Amino acid sequence: MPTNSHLMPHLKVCGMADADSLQAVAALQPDFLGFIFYPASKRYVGERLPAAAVRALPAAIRKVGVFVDDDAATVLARVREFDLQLAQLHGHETPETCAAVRAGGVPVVKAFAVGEGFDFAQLQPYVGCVDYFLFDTAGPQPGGNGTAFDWTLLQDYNLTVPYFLAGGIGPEHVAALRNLRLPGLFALDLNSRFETAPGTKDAGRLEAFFQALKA
Ligand SMILES: O=C(O)c1ccccc1N[C@@H]1O[C@H](COP(=O)(O)O)[C@@H](O)[C@H]1O
Repeated sequence: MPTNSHLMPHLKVCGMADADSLQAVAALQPDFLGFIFYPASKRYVGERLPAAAVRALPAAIRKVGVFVDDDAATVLARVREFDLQLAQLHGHETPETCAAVRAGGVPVVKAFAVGEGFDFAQLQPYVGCVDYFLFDTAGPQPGGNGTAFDWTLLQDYNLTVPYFLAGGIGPEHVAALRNLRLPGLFALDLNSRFETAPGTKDAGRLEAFFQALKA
């Protein structure tokens, strides 16, 4: 069982789709920035964000592409175009698809939608095919639903794969997150609760959150 659950988790800001707020958020030096390549998302990178703006980000910030049910070739093409360091697979991708992306040289974050009765046994076939899990809240959309799940469901997590905690994390969660001790927790994933509009992040709110977490 992972033992470093007392350390400050890494921070990922996801759903960047606006050039101005991208620069402001990058200045906060999060560990990861996420870009959504799912055309049905309100945060779809699409024409909003040129690849050059993403490629020009500081190397210390790892860039994550978020995909929903794309094949490995499509994912890898975007990875090359945008110079992404990780692929977050946020749909119903199989272990084989995850392994194919990984075989292309890209670490994989495999997302799962957590609801009541979540069956942790479904994670087992992915062990060895992914680098991280990501636990998001089940909802009507594949991601970005803006609601949190019951994090105590992760108290008995006992796999060796570290994970991102996602789903509706917002400013009101600072106290709970500061006291959170979850085995395997690697990073916090912030998205729709820190926006002024879909894809446009509120750098001020993020900065206050980062400072409060680290205080
Ligand atoms: O944000 C989206 O629109 C989105 C669409 C499709 C797949 C993933 C998406 N976002 C991911 O959803 C989680 C949780 O976001 P929220 O905090 O509930 O808004 C996060 O990992 C995003 O990467």
